[in-house]
Amino acid sequence: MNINLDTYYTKRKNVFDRIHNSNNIEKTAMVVLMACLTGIMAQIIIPLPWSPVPITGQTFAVLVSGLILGKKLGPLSQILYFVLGIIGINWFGGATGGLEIAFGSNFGYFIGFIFASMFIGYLTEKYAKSRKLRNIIPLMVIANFICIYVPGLIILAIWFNVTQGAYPDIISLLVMGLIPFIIGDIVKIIGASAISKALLPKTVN
Ligand SMILES: O=C(O)CCCC[C@@H]1SC[C@@H]2NC(=O)N[C@@H]21
Repeated sequence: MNINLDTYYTKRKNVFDRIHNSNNIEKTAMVVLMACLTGIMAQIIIPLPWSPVPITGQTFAVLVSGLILGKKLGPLSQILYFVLGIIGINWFGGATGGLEIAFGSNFGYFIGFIFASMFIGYLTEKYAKSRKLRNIIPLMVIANFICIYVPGLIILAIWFNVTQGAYPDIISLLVMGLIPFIIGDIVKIIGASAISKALLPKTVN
């Protein structure tokens, strides 16, 4: 089969431009779909007996939301995901939802989802070269391990203090909130980076 690369690059660019020049109804639909994708990925879950934070597929959708929807709609999809989870859709990790879960141990990760999507969205929208595999991987690593984990770990430590009466030591905190997730997060980063490599144009014109 003869694959015409030029046609592929042109189509890819057209789809990208179409997404970024969509009307309000299309934008709303894409934001809702991305919130749904995050909710679906949250059901891929491995609970950890020693931690309130499960391994989930969510971060893949979070990173992809920034890539595909950009710096405004990407984070908006994560805000929508969070708000709809509070008011009645049980689509947080393991089919949970409601105020208590949203503002519980994992609240900081939800905040981090918004930051991570904004970070990836801002850079990939502004700098076409950032979408190349060699650039997007380190950016995804920063989005994942800084944007998500800084608020995630801070709130987890505060939650621990409120529920257990003392702050956890740093090792316990990392064992609860970071270390078990590293391998899975790297797999999701590679998956999201592959989406950037395959689907996003690498030039402005
Ligand atoms: O309760 C929720 O829905 C949020 C769960 C947050 C899970 C965090 S996100 C970063 C890290 N990677 C994972 O696979 N799980 C944790």
